[in-house]
Amino acid sequence: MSSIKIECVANENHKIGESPVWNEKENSLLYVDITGKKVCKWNSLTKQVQAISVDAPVSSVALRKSGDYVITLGTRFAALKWKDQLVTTITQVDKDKPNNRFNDGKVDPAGRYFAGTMAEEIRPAVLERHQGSLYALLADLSVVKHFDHVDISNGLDWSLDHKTFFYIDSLSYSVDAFDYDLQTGKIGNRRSIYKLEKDESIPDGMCIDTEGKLWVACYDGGRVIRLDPEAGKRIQTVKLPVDKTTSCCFGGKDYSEMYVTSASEGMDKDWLSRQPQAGGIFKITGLGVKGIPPYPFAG
Ligand SMILES: O=C(O)[C@H](O)[C@@H](O)[C@H](O)[C@H](O)CO
Ligand SMILES: [Zn+2]
Repeated sequence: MSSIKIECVANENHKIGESPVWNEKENSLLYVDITGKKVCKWNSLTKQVQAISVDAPVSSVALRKSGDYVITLGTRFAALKWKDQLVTTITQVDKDKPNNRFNDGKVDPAGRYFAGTMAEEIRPAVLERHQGSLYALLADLSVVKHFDHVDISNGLDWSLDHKTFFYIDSLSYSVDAFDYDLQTGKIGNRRSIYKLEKDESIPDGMCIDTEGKLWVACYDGGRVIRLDPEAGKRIQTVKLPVDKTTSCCFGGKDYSEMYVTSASEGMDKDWLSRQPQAGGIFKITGLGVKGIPPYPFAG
């Protein structure tokens, strides 16, 4: 029997921690603080966080085949050279929507960087509806738009056989699946595989494990839930000591640890004093299941 342990490894009180991604070569967890406008790196050996400040909300970070990182910054896809602290724009989307920004993003098994947009929030989960779209940045640095009418583009991942794309538009309170063609990067046949229950609140970031099950961070739900996408059922709940759990990924030795990001934005003084670790990064061990390495962007 495994016994689950949860530890706050970086009590940084981020505004909106998001997009955790394990960098095996550096024994580090990369993530962003969206409205804190920072890309962060937590070193698992030194336990220190390094941060690079950027000029706009930064909503996701991904590894790059050529080394370094790609990020979604405002409505831009951009390259980040960590050592030089240098950010260069690759391309921009939603040029006709000045109130939009990117939100969550992840690289597909063929190296395409998928990321979606949303209108800027007035407060958590309150925003102009249907303003977002889902995009993919291809290796040749061109951009494809997959669909629009998104409220809050969020968690995404691919099935282990690469034939299904999983996606969350938060305000639908649903985890959706699409058929996926890895050769072309095309998606189709959208359907809901799980509707969140009331106490699970809002579905946010998501990742897959080596058994093909999905882990979804529940914003305002203070938990990650494990879903069986075939059965359309929740099979496990892991509660965390903060309400605003935003995203999750596997990392550490053999990807046997889970890392969970969280937010503190939108919490009042009283709420914050009850949850002093809000905005921290959490490590969960003893889950008894592993994850898979992140795919690097091919461009
Ligand atoms: O973390 C994100 O993905 C968004 O940027 C957040 O703002 C929350 O998801 C949202 O507030 C909950 O609906
Ligand atoms: Zn999110």
